[in-house]
Amino acid sequence: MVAKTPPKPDTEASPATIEESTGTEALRQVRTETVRLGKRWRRQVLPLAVLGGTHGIGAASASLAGSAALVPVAAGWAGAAGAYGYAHRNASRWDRAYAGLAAVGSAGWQAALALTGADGITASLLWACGCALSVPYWVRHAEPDPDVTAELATPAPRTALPVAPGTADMRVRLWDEHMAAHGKSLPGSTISDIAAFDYGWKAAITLAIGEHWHTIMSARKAILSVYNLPDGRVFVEPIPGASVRTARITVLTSDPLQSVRRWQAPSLDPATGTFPIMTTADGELLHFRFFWPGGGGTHALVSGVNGSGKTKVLDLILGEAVASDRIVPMVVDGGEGASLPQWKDRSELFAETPQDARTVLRYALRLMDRRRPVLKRQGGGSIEPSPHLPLICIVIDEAHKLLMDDEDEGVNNKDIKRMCEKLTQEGRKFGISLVLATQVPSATQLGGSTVLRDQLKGGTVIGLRVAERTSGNMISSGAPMPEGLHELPAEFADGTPTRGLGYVLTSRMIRARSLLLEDPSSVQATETRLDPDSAAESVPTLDGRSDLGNEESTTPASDADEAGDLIQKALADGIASTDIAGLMNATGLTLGQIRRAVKQ
Ligand SMILES: Nc1ncnc2c1ncn2[C@@H]1O[C@H](COP(=O)(O)OP(=O)(O)OP(=O)(O)O)[C@@H](O)[C@H]1O
Repeated sequence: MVAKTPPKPDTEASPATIEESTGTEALRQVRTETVRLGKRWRRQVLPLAVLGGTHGIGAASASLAGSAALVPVAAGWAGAAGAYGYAHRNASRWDRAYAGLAAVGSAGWQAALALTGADGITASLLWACGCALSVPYWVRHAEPDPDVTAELATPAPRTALPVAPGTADMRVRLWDEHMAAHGKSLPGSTISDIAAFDYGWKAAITLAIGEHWHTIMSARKAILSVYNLPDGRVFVEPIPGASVRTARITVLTSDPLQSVRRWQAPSLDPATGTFPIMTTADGELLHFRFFWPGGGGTHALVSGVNGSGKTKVLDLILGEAVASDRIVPMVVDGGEGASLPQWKDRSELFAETPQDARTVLRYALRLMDRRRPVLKRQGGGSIEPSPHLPLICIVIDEAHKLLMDDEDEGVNNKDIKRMCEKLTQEGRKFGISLVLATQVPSATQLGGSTVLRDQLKGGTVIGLRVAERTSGNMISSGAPMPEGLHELPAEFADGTPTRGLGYVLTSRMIRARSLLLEDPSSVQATETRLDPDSAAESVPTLDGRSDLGNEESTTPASDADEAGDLIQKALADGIASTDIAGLMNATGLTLGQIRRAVKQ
């Protein structure tokens, strides 16, 4: 193997060349140092430069004869006037006065030197007076400019992202400087696709690698501050199907939800099973679902404090239901007939008391059984609501009163809870849906039933304003909420109440407000009959008795009869008479009811 020898340089540097290059290097260093010092001390040197210039102009003029002597002075005066003009535009009042004095002084000395010659007493006086006039300037600029040589040699990390060429949009500049810059809330992020709409604008945000769009949620307060907006005007949502590093922000420059939007006419779409119930802050409509085409009925929960507008939301649901040719509404008014009185004569059944509520729920359970053969005939699946086989929609206002026990009052509502659980678990495919209204969207208000909570979350969940932060809030989908329901304001900026304001549990986590159906009696009802199988079940009569319905203490004879019927059916379905738990599940009755019915 032959070892490679490094190639010799073509020419060896001679000592003379080395000396020459060392001298050039020294000169270069002196020049660099002079420039550096000049830059650093330029303010302090300025008065001396002005004095030197004045002296030079005077000397030049004195050395010329005739009219040529006027040329340097004229140029000098023009220079003095220009310097003053510059100072006038860029300086404060006192600095302007000072610059004016210096300009006039310089022009005067130029003329004096031109006339008397630029040496001797006149020149000495120029320098003496000039230095005296410069003292205040030197005092003021005693500090040299900071030495940034080192920083310039190694550039500091960028503090602001460059603005895209040709981007005149202030929103982009603000984002780049105050959100995306190094050390700000979302460093390295970009804003794009800005599009205006009537009440503000939307944009796409792309975060730096390693970030998730949830971090934009936590930066909402900073965004409000950067764009100088009041609270509640920025919403962040993921872009469906796009990377987790991207999100869409909606920025409201005015609040469209402040103005009431009225319900116009029934608009249930049989092809989708939905109708518009709320309008979002960016003008989109959010829908309530009665049923899934091909998937049976869906359940719903509407929650909000007193006065938040939840009964009005129920009015909308009932309005669409009575106007539809494929929905039969039944109402349980937990407000003892005072919450939804307009629907008394326009719904199939209207319960005002807990006892009547039980009767309605039991009737619904029996209808479920009546519809079993229908499903068998159609070969399984689920009932598709139609004018011949309508959806049975049971709306329960103030449901928490009927679902929660009250030990102090000796009220045991477990049977109601069990019947509701059964209806939500099994009613879907039989075309039976339950719409519950509570004050807080939590399992506690559903009688502690996690079954009800889980089943209702599969349908439409509407959360209006609540008074307190709640644990187990059902208005959450895994993504962070823009704000808690307890954080919703009670009033808009103009002082009007925010009734109907809230969120719908959908992929759109943005504030919305329910449409307002002012006069429920104005809704034109469509007569809808139950299917023949369901119609074979006798419709119970509701007597409106107002006892609190503690089932364990009182069970009227008619209820015992009904309980007996239910038990007979369960036994016929193959449940053993000794299987008490099975009987309770199948009938929705309490242990006491079963005992009493069996005794009778
Ligand atoms: N979307 C809305 N837009 C404008 N006003 C509304 C809206 N919803 C409700 N309101 C107004 O708020 C009032 C109270 O609404 P609603 O009766 O539905 O409240 P609530 O939550 O059911 O209270 P409560 O439980 O005390 O009955 C209504 O009379 C109506 O005037």
